[in-house]
Amino acid sequence: MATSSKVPVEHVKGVNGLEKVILREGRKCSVEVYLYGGHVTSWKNNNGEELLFVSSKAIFKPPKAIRGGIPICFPQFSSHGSLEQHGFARNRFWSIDTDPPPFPTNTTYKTFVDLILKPSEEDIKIWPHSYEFRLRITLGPGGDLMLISRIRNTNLDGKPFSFTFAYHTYFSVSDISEVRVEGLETLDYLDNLEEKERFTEQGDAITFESEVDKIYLSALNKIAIIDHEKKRTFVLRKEGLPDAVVWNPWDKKAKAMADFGDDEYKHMLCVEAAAIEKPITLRPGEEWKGKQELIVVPSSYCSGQLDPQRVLFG
Ligand SMILES: O=P(O)(O)OC[C@H]1O[C@@H](O)[C@H](O)[C@@H](O)[C@@H]1O
Repeated sequence: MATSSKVPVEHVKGVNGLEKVILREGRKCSVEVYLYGGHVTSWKNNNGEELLFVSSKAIFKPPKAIRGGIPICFPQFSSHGSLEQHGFARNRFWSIDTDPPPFPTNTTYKTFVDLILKPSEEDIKIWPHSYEFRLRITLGPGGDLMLISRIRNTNLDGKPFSFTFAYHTYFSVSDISEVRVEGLETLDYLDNLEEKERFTEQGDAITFESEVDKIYLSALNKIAIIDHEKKRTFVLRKEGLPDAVVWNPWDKKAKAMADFGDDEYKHMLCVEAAAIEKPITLRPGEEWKGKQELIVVPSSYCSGQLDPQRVLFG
């Protein structure tokens, strides 16, 4: 079984005594995961540099979701439904899954943690469905971060359920005005700032000079986030997640958020592998799988000589 050769993970207390798990690889690569939200709050490369953004004003206290890292949006993305914004998985306490069902294809990666979320009686009042949500968070030997979600309908009443989903990833960037996103050009998107109206993106890579809140539809499975100043590129690969959200609140919204610093919008960008336009429907006994893999490629690869074809299709 995949878990037999697993590297033991550290269990520690994080902010406000909340339980946290730490995965380590190589010299200084690490990933930190709060059981509150099943929430990745830190991903460091081999130089010990932080790759994810977490606000200095983040409130590590239920029911507020942690501002930054990788919140899990389930069973609803944003306000696309009647539940609370982004659903409730991000502000529930997850458990360590000690005996997860094996994956059909065994991975050789050994540093991972398995979490599980099942509905409480209170949750069933809000969303009347029974499910098992298993989340495996893996840190690869090269420092890549992989999240695999497996959601199973365990309803006993024969009823299917539908949900939308996102890995709400906050990337740490040097300066938002120096950032370019490739892989989303020419796609249709729903603009959350224009009442979800549908538009088509221009042919150029995406750059940032004001608030952005867009859902790109049927995006490629590879998106590059190029940070010119830091001379590094994040590559996001996704499976089972057709859409991609791009969000930066910019100055006015930043000021309106209690758990976000006024100038912090300059140092973050959310790019989120998601399933939004066409909700996922599961019948009892059915399982859905959605994967997001993040790698960071070195400076020489990205400064001006970046070949988008290679990054996106290589
Ligand atoms: O403040 P929240 O609930 O974490 O949401 C932050 C943002 O998350 C993004 O994914 C949404 O597209 C935005 O509309 C939203 O404002």
